[in-house]
Amino acid sequence: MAENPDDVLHVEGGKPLAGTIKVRGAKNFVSKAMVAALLAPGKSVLKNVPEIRDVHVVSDLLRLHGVDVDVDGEKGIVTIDASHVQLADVADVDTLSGSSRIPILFSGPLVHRLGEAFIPALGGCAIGGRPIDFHLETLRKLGATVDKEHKDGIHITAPNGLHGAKIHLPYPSVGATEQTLLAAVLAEGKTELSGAATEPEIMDLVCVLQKMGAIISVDVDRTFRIEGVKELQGYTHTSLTDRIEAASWASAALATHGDIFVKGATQPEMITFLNVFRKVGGKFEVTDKGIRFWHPGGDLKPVAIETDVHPGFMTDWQQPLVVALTQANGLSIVHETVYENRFGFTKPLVEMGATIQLYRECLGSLPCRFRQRNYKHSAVIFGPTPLTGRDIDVPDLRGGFSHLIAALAASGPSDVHGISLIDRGYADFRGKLEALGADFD
Ligand SMILES: CC(=O)N[C@H]1[C@@H](OP(=O)(O)OP(=O)(O)OC[C@H]2O[C@@H](n3ccc(=O)[nH]c3=O)[C@H](O)[C@@H]2O)O[C@H](CO)[C@@H](O)[C@@H]1O
Ligand SMILES: C=C(OP(=O)(O)O)C(=O)O
Repeated sequence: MAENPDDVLHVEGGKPLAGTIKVRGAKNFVSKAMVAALLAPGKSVLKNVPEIRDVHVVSDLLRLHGVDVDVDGEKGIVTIDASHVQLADVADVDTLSGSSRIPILFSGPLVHRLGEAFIPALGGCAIGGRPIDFHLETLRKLGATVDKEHKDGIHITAPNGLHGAKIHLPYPSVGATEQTLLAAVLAEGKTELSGAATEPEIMDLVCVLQKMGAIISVDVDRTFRIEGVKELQGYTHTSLTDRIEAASWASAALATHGDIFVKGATQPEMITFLNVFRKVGGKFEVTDKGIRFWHPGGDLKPVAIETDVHPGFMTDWQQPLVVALTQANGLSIVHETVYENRFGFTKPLVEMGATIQLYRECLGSLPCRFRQRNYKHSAVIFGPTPLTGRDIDVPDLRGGFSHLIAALAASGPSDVHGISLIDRGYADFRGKLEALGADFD
């Protein structure tokens, strides 16, 4: 098939990115808050919504289920009226769902509203196997019947309704934690969820659910306690800022010797990133309106980091930062402990001149789940190495943004193919690149 010319960005690298950009709400929260609206037969209003593809995918999925959704992209306001909900045509859902992992979170709300749900084909970034066993086990524990043999896909029903249960997650999965919260808030009785994830985006979802009438508490040991209520109402909520997008632009500032003020960026959700940014030699200044990130000149310093669940260093921060680490003076180590296959994006970086070696061993303070499982999940980066522009194919969302940063930092031209994948999580990145003085077309 012929390539769509809009899907290729021609970049002339070697120019520092400098200027101001605005980052809106978090991709990994907004989509879940939109699903939460399904739980109440009324109107919900979500503000600070970014214009990203995932928002449109979830809007369309809601519409397929008979829900009214109005997206005001300019103002960043999504209004959802879930007074009417119906079962969608599975084939229609399948054509949409393959680009996002959100459809699995429709399960609990649809079972509450309609008594049944189908889990369609799921998308999301190809950075590991991404199984859904915890999700299915959670739904089963809450009383759902999971039929994997149904002709239309995985069919979830709850002949006796959903009821509270004691659930323990073998790993603090973000999605499975959200699955449990969305299913347990209207289940009869109490649910205890231990071993849960507590990412800021999850806590903002808890805020939304609490506004809707849910009773949810969280203990210091990452245990959620949910007391089921009989009904919920719509909400009005302003999303927290996208800390992944903010960190991605911060890494772009470092890699290109630039100076970027990220309006809307907030410190509390970024403390771990900011510590690493400072150790690498980047400068930042937190203000009431956002955070300014810049390269102060001189050498960047190498670091050793391990990705982890919150409050650890986010896996989604890792890929853009690796590009900046190719410019640090010495050996940096990144131990990826969340996904088994998140270093595929380093191959094009090596072809551009970076020195990056991947290892199957756990190069970190503790062995992780991927120890002795044959996954190259540790990276050693030796720098500084000059990067030279080339043709690059975008592999996934963050990997794609990293390639874009590499092209901007490199000397000479690059053609970045498959660029529309980046629209999944980076709102108007072309407009932002323009505002930062990047040379591209
Ligand atoms: C839309 C969204 O919010 N995506 C984020 C979410 O993804 P997502 O919610 O898919 O990520 P999870 O936290 O669930 O996955 C973490 C790990 O748990 C494993 N796992 C997960 C579920 C399951 O049933 N079985 C299982 O083994 C996964 O394979 C992975 O190794 O959290 C990730 C970790 O912060 C982020 O990188 C993603 O950006
Ligand atoms: C992995 C990511 O997203 P998703 O879970 O939607 O694939 C991401 O945002 O980096």
